[in-house]
Amino acid sequence: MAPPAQPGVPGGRGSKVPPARKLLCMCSLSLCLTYLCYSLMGGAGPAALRSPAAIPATAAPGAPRSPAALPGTAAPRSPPGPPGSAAAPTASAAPPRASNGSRDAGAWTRTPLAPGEVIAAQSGAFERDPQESSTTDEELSRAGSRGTTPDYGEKRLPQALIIGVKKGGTRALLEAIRAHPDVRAVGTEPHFFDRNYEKGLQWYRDVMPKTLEGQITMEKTPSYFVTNEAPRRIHSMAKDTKLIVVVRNPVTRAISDYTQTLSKKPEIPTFEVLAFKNRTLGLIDASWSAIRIGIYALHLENWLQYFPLSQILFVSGERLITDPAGEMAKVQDFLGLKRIVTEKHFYFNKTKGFPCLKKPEDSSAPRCLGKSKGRTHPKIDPDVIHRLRKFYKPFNVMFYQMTGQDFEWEREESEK
Ligand SMILES: Nc1ncnc2c1ncn2[C@@H]1O[C@H](COP(=O)(O)OS(=O)(=O)O)[C@@H](OP(=O)(O)O)[C@H]1O
Repeated sequence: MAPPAQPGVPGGRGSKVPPARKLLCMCSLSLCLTYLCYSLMGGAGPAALRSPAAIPATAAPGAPRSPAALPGTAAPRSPPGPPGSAAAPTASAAPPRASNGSRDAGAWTRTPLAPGEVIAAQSGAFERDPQESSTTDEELSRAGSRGTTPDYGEKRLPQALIIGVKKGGTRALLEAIRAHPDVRAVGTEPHFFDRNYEKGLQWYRDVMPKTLEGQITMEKTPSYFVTNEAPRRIHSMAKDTKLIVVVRNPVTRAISDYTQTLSKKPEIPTFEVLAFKNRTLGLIDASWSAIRIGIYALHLENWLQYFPLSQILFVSGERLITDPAGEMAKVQDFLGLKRIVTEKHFYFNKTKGFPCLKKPEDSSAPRCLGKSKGRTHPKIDPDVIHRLRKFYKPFNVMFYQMTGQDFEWEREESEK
């Protein structure tokens, strides 16, 4: 399955190299050089801050996209193993944990993490928000049969997934799409394609709610987006799986991520300390997962080797707050659903400071998200914010080129 030609999108069809692709290649090259300089100056070696080209790839021959068509991916790709056999960064590859299951502060803050390893880190003690990602087996078995899901129909594997990004607004999106009568979703995060893959597809199916013919089964696990093996695994489950990524300004996302960690581990160093490898030299520490997750172009490259761009919907986390109905219209169109979730479903809750779903007729329960969403962020040194924005800018530009969408994160900067 070849991806559709996309103007300015790497991987589009055509024998001649389009100008946009050339630009992208040049952009890639300059990013590689920047990376190299960072690595040399930081003295931490290339593993600590790798260029997109140096990130281990998982492309498979016969996968939808030609690796050569992707920016910064000149490196040869390793052939795929049988399903489930790819060399995956595992929990054992992650830095040692303290006996209570958490990393000691020094170890987790400075250890270079590959995307898959980030997941291993995220499953540690500092990621324990029941609503977000600390889904236990027990919770999952309950989740399959509870909630708004009527107990009829069949359990099916999901046809659509919200794959990221962490702190992008994934919960808000899932709850909004669940208001659609033709969607059934599991409330907790199954983490099948990262942590629970060994349990097998039957386990995954059992986690899902029952659906009737024609209803769409969904789940959200934001860590999939940064998991190296996830695209291949999802592709091998069903190559027509629809993928949704909620993206948010990577600087704000990083601060949100840090705020979540801080709420559980108040003793961690400040954001300003963690963000730099060397603050005097202005060297950003991209090995810190809070920063690394926001290099969207890097992670997307991995997905585009398995899925055409047309199968991935990018939702703006910012617009999900300012215009939830507008973003939901796009989501419903993408999923082939009638536009049933509209502005009538939302109201702006002043106390919460966010849009909330209007309560369903048969319930008195408020439908705003819990207090782990919309936490007050600590004040971050404006100079650090400025440096981070500069760091992300080339990656953001590349991401806009790859997706054909401008998320306007740079505009936010110039408006200040
Ligand atoms: N309607 C509504 N209500 C509350 N919060 C909303 C909403 N829409 C988007 N957001 C933003 O979602 C951010 C949390 O993102 P996620 O749900 O993806 O987080 S998580 O990865 O599941 O932990 C969360 O980030 P923080 O504000 O930093 O807490 C919110 O800004």
